[in-house]
Amino acid sequence: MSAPVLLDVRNLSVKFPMARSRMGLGPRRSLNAVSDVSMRVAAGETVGLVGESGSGKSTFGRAILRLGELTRGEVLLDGQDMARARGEDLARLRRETAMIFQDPYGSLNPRLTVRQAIGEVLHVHGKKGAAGRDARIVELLELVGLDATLMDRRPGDLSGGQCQRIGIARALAIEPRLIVADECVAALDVSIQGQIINLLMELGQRMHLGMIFIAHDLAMVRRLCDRIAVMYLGRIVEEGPTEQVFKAPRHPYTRSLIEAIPEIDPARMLPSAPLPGEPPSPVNLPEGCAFHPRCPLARSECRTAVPPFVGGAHRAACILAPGGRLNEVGENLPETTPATPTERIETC
Ligand SMILES: Nc1ncnc2c1ncn2[C@@H]1O[C@H](COP(=O)(O)OP(=O)(O)OP(=O)(O)O)[C@@H](O)[C@H]1O
Repeated sequence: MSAPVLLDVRNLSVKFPMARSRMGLGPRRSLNAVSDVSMRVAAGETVGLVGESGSGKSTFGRAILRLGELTRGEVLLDGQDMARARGEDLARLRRETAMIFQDPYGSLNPRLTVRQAIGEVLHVHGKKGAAGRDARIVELLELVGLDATLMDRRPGDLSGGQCQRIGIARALAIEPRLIVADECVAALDVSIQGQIINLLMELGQRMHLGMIFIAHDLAMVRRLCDRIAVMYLGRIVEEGPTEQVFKAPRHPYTRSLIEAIPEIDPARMLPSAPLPGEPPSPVNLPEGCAFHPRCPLARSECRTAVPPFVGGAHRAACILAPGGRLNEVGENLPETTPATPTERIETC
């Protein structure tokens, strides 16, 4: 990452307290939705955040924008800690960030026209006086590939793709520097998904936005994102430049996610068998590596020690990954870059 760091998240954890049992006995437990996650995003960079449902992606995205609580950690936006900001400082930092949501209809108020929906964001953030507001709304509509004829329409009169473009226009209205897009195309038709992804790629580059793109669709992440972070049970287990991670995944969990993508190649039209079993409960995290109960390569060490997150720009939290490797007598091997995932897995 050569561009300056825009977002620097350090050791972020989010725990949700659980209700006590009826008897009120025993210690109060909590659900570990996000555990000790660090992530950097540069201006103009798009980072894909992937993982199974419930792995903590949305909780992470909401916490860094202060749309949800966080338990511990720092969220530095241009060096200023959003996690601890209050009052006017927090309001100012919030104006630098925006979220694009999954449900294009649900994220818009059905009673408001397009003019009102975008105008209210401009008003709340003091971006334009009433006089210049309409002109700015038209500019924003054009930016997202729509035109002024939609100004007085309501969400019910628009297609899903148009609503999502309005959602993006609302996000851009505050001129943010960082956007978190949470499954923002998942509810759209496949043909429209591509258009919205192209739009995000173009806007990200043109406006030099930092972007975290939360998604289940790895093929889409591969197309859009410069880097990818893979989350499992609240932790990042692998992170690196997108092509490196796709071509040579270092964590068995990432490998299973990649192998589950259907290929265009007719011989591989069907994805390989999905990962067996369910993730363990985030209330009772397993000892050692949280992935070990499902990992085909797990060894006895994996049941006891949390693997270090190692490997430089492409890193993974697995004792079998480069830098975290163990040889037969349990000693760490020097870091090497495997040629292919198959070679790596087989030699581990
Ligand atoms: N407000 C809350 N209170 C209690 N638990 C919560 C709350 N929000 C999320 N969780 C739990 O936190 C964990 C992480 O959820 P989260 O929605 O962040 O995962 P996700 O990876 O975004 O999933 P998905 O891809 O399905 O959106 C889950 O176990 C979820 O049930």
